[in-house]
Formats: sequence, structure tokens, C-alpha cells
Amino acid sequence: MSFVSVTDVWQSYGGRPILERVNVEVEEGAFISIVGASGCGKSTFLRMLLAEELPSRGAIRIDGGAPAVEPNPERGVVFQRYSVFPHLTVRENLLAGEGFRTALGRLGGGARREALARAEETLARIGLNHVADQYPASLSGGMQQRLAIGQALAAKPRVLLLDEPFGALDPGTRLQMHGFLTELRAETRMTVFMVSHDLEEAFKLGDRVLVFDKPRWDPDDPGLYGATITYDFDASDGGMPFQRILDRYPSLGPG
Ligand SMILES: Nc1ncnc2c1ncn2[C@@H]1O[C@H](COP(=O)(O)OP(=O)(O)OP(=O)(O)O)[C@@H](O)[C@H]1O
Repeated sequence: MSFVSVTDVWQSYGGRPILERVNVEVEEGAFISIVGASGCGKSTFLRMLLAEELPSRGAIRIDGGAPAVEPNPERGVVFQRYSVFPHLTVRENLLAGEGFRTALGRLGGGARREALARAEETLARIGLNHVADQYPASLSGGMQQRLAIGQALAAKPRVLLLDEPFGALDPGTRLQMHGFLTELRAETRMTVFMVSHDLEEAFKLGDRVLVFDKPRWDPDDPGLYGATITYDFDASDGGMPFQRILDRYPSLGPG
């Protein structure tokens, strides 16, 4: 049985379908990139994996059970979009990410010292050591983004959800964060779902690239039908060069 199993999932808001008939099976440790037009339900799909909302039809199973509402070390799902605490400093945010891994959510003695050492290492990797004692609100957008990624990764969750994690970063920092994520993946068996608007990034990082799109379209009523997974590309070992994808599916390209 797959680690993450999505069976005939539908989601509607106010009677309007956003997603329909979504089916996907994911092995533990896989990196799944998700691409698709704006507003087609990619973030909605991530929120359902997080159990932030329930599908209106169908079932999602993670490791054989329903997604856990309260994350725990066994069933942990972390969504980088929601991970940063505004009332904690940058360093404390990284420690809070670690705390989630302990049964009581707290770290004591030697474990705390080790966590502090790991936090320092992460601070250096995400380039935030010079602002470790500041609060998130005082950071630039790109720095907040790096903190959110660092904090989500510090938890080493079994499932990591990333919603356009690198969008706000400059190209150099983006490459650095790709490296950081790839290293952490090699160290853990994290299963990752990442929404990206950058096809090249989606193919570079993902083992598979899922395309969300509307297979049915009524020009008189564009909201009549929902989106589903229309393509499931094998992107392991570099996958199909993304330029060929763009040639075949121009609708995935910029603009
Ligand atoms: N809680 C909600 N209530 C009502 N409508 C919602 C809700 N959440 C999302 N929607 C609508 O559902 C649609 C899909 O939204 P979603 O954010 O999942 O798309 P997306 O593919 O992630 O878009 P983007 O790429 O622009 O981030 C949008 O039309 C959005 O307005």
C-alpha cells in the first residue's frame, strides 16, 4: 500500500467544484512537484493533505490513516506556509521546529544543547545567523521565506508541504535552498509535496511532476468544472527535459 493515497477526492466551495476526481498514489520518500494554472486548486490540495480541510468527497490516507489534525513525530505533516511563529525570535523558531519532534513538545538538558547546535547549523545554511535574535516581522520577505523553510525542515517531518517556497528568493539564494533541501532529503526519508510555478525547478527537484488542470471546460461557465491531475510525469534522473514539456504542453509555460 502506498504511503500517501488519494482516492477520488473532490473539493467544492459554495457548491462550486474546485477539484474533481483526484487520484494519486505516492511512495514514502518521493518528491512530488505540483504545477498548474493559478487558482486551479494546488494550495487546496496541500491543505487537505494537512487536514486543514476535509474533501467534500473521497479519501486521503497517510501511512494508512486519515491525515492527523495535530502533527506528531510519527504522522508529522508540516506546511511551510504556516510554520513561523511571530512571537518567537528566528533562533527560537528553529528550536520550536525541533520541539515538535519530542513527545512533550519540549526539549530539556542535553537534547536542548544538541538542538541549539543544529539550530546554529541551520541558521548558517539559510544565511540568517546575523538576525538570529530578531523577530520575523523585522525580516525582509525573502528572509522570512528562508526562515519558514528552515523551520519546517528542522522538524524533519515525514511529510513536508511546500507552497511556492522559493518564489520570493533571488536566484543565488534559490540555488542554495535547493541544495539545502536536497541534502536534508538525503538524510531523512521525508516525503515532499512542492507547489511551484517554475517548471525547471519542478523537474529539477521532483521525482514526479503532477500537472493540475481542468479536463472539462465550459466557455459559458468556466467555474462549472474542477481541476484534476491531468499529467503525472516521471522526473527522476532529470526526467523529460522541461523544454520538451513546454513544446508539448505550451499552456504550462510562462504567461
Ligand atoms: N476557503 C475557501 N473558500 C472559498 N473559495 C476558496 C477557498 N480556498 C480557495 N478558494 C478558491 O478556490 C480556488 C483554488 O484556490 P487555490 O488557492 O487552491 O489555487 P492555487 O492553484 O493554489 O492558486 P495559485 O497558484 O494562484 O496559488 C480559487 O478560485 C480560490 O479563490
